[in-house]
Amino acid sequence: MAFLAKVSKALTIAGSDCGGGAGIQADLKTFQELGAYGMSVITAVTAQNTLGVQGVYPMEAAAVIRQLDSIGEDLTPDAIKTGMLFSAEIIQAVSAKVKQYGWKNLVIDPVMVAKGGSSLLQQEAIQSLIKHLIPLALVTTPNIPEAELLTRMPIRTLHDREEAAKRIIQMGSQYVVIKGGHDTGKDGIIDLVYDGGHFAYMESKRIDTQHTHGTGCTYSAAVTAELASGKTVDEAVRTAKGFIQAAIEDQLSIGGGHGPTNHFAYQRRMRGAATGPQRFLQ
Ligand SMILES: Nc1ncnc2c1ncn2[C@@H]1O[C@H](COP(=O)(O)OP(=O)(O)O)[C@@H](O)[C@H]1O
Ligand SMILES: Cc1ncc(COP(=O)(O)OP(=O)(O)O)c(N)n1
Repeated sequence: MAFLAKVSKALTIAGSDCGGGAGIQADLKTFQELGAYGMSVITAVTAQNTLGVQGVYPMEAAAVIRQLDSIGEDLTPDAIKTGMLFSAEIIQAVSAKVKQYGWKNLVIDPVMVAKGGSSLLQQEAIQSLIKHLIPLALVTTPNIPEAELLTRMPIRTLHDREEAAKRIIQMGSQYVVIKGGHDTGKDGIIDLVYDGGHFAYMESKRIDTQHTHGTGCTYSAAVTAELASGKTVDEAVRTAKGFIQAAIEDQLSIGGGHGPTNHFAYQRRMRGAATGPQRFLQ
């Protein structure tokens, strides 16, 4: 009899980035690298590359709901992440299906604006995110501008960030990670982790590069893959930090603008750096 291998399953509910650096594509690459079987529900198709976003084409809510049901009727994700959700209608559909199927380990990356400035979430949908989705979250992972919009407070100091983290916990998320990539005033980067009880600070050196397209997607996908395999939130956020650090450090030469991160890097380092796809490019 054939041996059937058990594998952890991770689902991403997000937008497609045809250039492969962010969105669904970044998430699936990250799931694969961290050993999780990846599944996807597509909320929007974007036309984008390393130069910017050229087009945003949201899916009808009915198409998102049908995809969620196809997953729910047959496949049970061990962890789920949301990325670009675009509209209040899609957010409410996702919230209803997460509840209907009893999905656990929900990671919310509250994607709002791409680094080039293109809007990936309608302004009026922010309230919907707060009301319908964040209360279901195990972990919410805003960057600093997203945390400001969620909490309606300016974040300049670490103390401000702690206050914003408290407000996001009050919205119902069990953990929050406020990522520090946008805090450009410092040599180091601090990601703040809060569980409603105590603050933890994950520090790393800031890498001087413009190739950071998709960092937030990749980071939250790594957290999701780790949760899917049974890791605690503390373990998952630490592995994700290592994953994104390696992915930013080992830069790839792709495109003429803000290039993607290197999804191969973490496992390539684990294997001793002697093998892996980059070998063929040197
Ligand atoms: N230049 C950088 N050097 C090192 N780490 C970075 C850099 N930029 C972002 N990161 C890390 O990447 C992750 C995503 O960060 P951030 O840029 O804040 O979010 P987003 O990509 O959602 O805007 C965080 O863990 C952050 O610390
Ligand atoms: C389809 C899609 N989803 C999300 C983003 C934003 O990704 P992020 O990781 O925040 O990185 P930047 O694009 O802002 O560099 C996206 N661009 N496209």
